[in-house]
Amino acid sequence: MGTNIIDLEHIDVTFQTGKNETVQAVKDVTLQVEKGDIYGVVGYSGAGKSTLVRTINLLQKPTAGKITVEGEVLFADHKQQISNAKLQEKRRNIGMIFQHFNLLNETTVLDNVMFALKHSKLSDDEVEQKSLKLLDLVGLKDKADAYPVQLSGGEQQRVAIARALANDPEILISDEATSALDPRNTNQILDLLKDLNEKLGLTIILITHEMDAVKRVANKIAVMQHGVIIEKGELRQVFLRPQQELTRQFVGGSLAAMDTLRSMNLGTLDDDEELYQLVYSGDSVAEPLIIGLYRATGVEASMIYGNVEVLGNVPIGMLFVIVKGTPDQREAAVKFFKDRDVEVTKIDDRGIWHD
Ligand SMILES: Nc1ncnc2c1ncn2[C@@H]1O[C@H](COP(=O)(O)OP(=O)(O)OP(=O)(O)O)[C@@H](O)[C@H]1O
Repeated sequence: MGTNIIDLEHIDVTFQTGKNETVQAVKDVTLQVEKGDIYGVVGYSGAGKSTLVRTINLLQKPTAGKITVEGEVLFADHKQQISNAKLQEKRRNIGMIFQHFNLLNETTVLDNVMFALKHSKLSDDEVEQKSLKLLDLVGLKDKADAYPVQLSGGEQQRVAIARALANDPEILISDEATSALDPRNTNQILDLLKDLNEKLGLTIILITHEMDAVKRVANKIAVMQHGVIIEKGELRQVFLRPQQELTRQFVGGSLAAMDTLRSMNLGTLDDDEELYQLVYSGDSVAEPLIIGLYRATGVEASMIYGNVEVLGNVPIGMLFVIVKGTPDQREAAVKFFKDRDVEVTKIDDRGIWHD
């Protein structure tokens, strides 16, 4: 377990919604977050994302399961395992930001941040200095005396981030924090989160229904549907080889690819044809790969879908090709691609990826 900063094991959350009615919002979810991760949790509204993530600091008590944060068991055997005072302390180590910034509108930006330090042992002067530093960190030093209503949505979210960081948390939970922002502000806030992740080593849980947000900053992703995590792992892996239909919907490029493949009626591949997904770093280019293959081996490959995705800052090319030839020729083609650092995955006629 070593480096896991958050360990959720077999978490269930059931709500009593009527006399004999319950809703199981989270079902048997197991999720490990490592220190320094930006873990994207995606899914449609009502999938259970917020409920799940609120169990991390026990704002939501699970019905069953075990929760360990920074090596300390917070919840197990259906009950809280630490004192309320200890839990209070833990919660300070887990900052949260939301879609609605929840700022105090009657007080200044600086006061909003200072408010989060009202229980700290720092002197008034130190509290003010620290708050100014936090505002500087989020790029709002010159707005300390402004009131929230005088700021744009993106700026208000920055104040909320400064406030969330006031107690030097190791973990930040972002629950749809960019959902109310326009695309430009969204990207700026995401970049700020990434920056804080790199500068402070902050571990971030990013709840969102926007795949673009996850693509931009996350290194891992979990996809939730009806209370269940249906797919999770390294972003690149999930992104390039989505196993579940819903995941394919979220990672648009792959959905387009699958639609193309279906429309080509894969069931009718000839006996001497095989379908491959090729994944390559952005600076190689699709066309020379195919032409190069033909020149070097005489084997023909037809390209049926191609796309370049940017994950983090890294462009990644994705290509679906049908290779036609004898088994030896197809093997030679795979070798040709692999020799050029291209990841090659065979796809069967059901659209299933095989390594
Ligand atoms: N306090 C509650 N009492 C009863 N049902 C609840 C409660 N909180 C959440 N639910 C239900 O649990 C399910 C999951 O809700 P949750 O808010 O976790 O989903 P979500 O994926 O975060 O969606 P959203 O982005 O819309 O918040 C929904 O069916 C919701 O109606």
